[in-house]
Amino acid sequence: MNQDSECIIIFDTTLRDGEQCPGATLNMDEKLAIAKQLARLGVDVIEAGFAFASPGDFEAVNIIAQTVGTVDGPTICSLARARKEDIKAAADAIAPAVKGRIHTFIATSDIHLQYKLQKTRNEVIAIAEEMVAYAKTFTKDVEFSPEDAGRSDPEFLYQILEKVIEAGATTVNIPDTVGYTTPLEFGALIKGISNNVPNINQAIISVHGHNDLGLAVANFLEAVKNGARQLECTINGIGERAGNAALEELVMALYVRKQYFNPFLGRSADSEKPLTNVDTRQIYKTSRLVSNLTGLLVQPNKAIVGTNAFAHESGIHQDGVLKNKLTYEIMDAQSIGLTDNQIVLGKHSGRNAFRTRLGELGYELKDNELNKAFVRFKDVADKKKEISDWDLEAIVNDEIQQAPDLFRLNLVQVVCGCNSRATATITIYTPEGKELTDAAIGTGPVDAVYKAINRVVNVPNQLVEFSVKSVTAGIDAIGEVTIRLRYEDMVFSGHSANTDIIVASAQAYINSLNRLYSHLSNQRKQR
Ligand SMILES: CC(=O)SCCNC(=O)CCNC(=O)[C@H](O)C(C)(C)COP(=O)(O)OP(=O)(O)OC[C@H]1O[C@@H](n2cnc3c(N)ncnc32)[C@H](O)[C@@H]1OP(=O)(O)O
Ligand SMILES: CC(C)C(=O)C(=O)O
Repeated sequence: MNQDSECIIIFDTTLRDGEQCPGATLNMDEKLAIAKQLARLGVDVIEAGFAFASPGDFEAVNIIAQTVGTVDGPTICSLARARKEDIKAAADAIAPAVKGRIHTFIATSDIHLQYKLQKTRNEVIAIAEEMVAYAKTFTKDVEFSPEDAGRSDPEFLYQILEKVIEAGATTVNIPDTVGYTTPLEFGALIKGISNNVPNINQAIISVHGHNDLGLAVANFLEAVKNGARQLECTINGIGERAGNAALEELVMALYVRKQYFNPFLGRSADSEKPLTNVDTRQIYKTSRLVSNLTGLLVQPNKAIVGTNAFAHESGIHQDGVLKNKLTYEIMDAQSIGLTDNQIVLGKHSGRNAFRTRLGELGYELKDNELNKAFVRFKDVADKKKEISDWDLEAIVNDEIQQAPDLFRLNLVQVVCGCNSRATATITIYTPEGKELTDAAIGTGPVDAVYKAINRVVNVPNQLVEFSVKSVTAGIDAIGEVTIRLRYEDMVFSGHSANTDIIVASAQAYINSLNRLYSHLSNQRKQR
């Protein structure tokens, strides 16, 4: 075999098979950005496109070959049917790459021969041999795929593979084109090829597979155990129909279960040598780039790169992870380039996670305070899917650190609507017990109320967040207003709930101003 037989070659086909996914069309700049990131990720081969398919595809393969196919860069490959015009286009497109590969294919299953190609087995063998030899006139690196190998007669596969290797194919790729095989069948197919193709040691066995039954990655791992040394895959598993085997899943399976796979690659089980050249810390970034540029969203529960892949929401798991990550994590979030795992606070969370997050936000609560706040937290979590840090601050402030009652709202009244200027009148009792009334106009009723309050309270501040949401359902829902004010480098929050959102807005603002006012009074006393 002409490679380090103890290492797995990662062949990325995001830009070819991945782009065959409906709706995933990428422009030239986007393809180049992905190719550069794939090079940073450390894939060995980039299948940059199908040069004959269109002038745009030709140009993309060609520019990627020029830009990314450098001495230290990956091999740049173009797909080509077993036709001279396709192979010539592929050869021209990859020519600028230091390492260029032509990947030619022709189907071998009876159903494809009969209906699609309308050719006999002997005719297909002859075409394959001739086209591999033709490709070989352009580059020494030629890959051949018997399309739909998963449904092909293995005896026919042995024959055609022997012939194409004789003609110069350096990689023979076995595609489960329609995602039909099961892991043990696919493993047996690879083993059969290893044992029955006489000159197989002159080529690398590769696999390519689709996810029609969700088995592509499992099939590939079985293939590795039986002699496959190149895996064709895509970022986020995108590709034709249900997609291809996902690169991130394969690479991380080989990374996390290295000791399990080592012996199948002829290594001792405890060998520390990586099984692939991929820099796993680039995986998350690459996944985001591909998702953003193709517009294909990654499902939240997707292995490795889904937003929930390193998130824990339930109390028992959170408690375990906070005590030792290994209780519920088989890999570190940092190993794929995330900063850390995520403890998501929601209705299934427990006290340990709640206390820990509050601690991170700077709140040290006594046990009785924590219990009180925890009851309120569960109550809010029943109504909201996820609890943010600001919710937590509001809960603690409301339950534990009651806003000092300095300014008190007595009256708020607004006039607003179409063709009128929003006007607010407010009456407030000052900390000294004086009753003050003032009015202001604003861009809307809340703005007018806040301006009127500012005229009375006169504490400079910057409003950094105003949010209103309904806690209960229906037209008479309770509106919950949360605001945050900045004064110098400090933030003061205020929270209030009322069926009248203007009243809730005014009260939330007064609550936050009271916190700020109290802070300023304390500062004055300390001087
Ligand atoms: C399993 C895979 O993913 S294979 C890759 C699939 N990707 C693509 O098809 C994307 C790019 N394809 C294209 O742009 C176009 O299909 C082209 C430019 C390649 C060909 O377009 P057209 O000339 O209009 O042919 P069309 O797509 O309608 O039909 C395919 C032809 O190729 C033949 N063909 C299919 N596979 C092969 C092959 N591997 N080798 C030789 N001929 C083949 C078919 O029998 C058919 O021939 P026919 O026209 O004589 O009946
Ligand atoms: C061209 C081959 C490798 C392919 O994409 C498939 O069979 O799915």
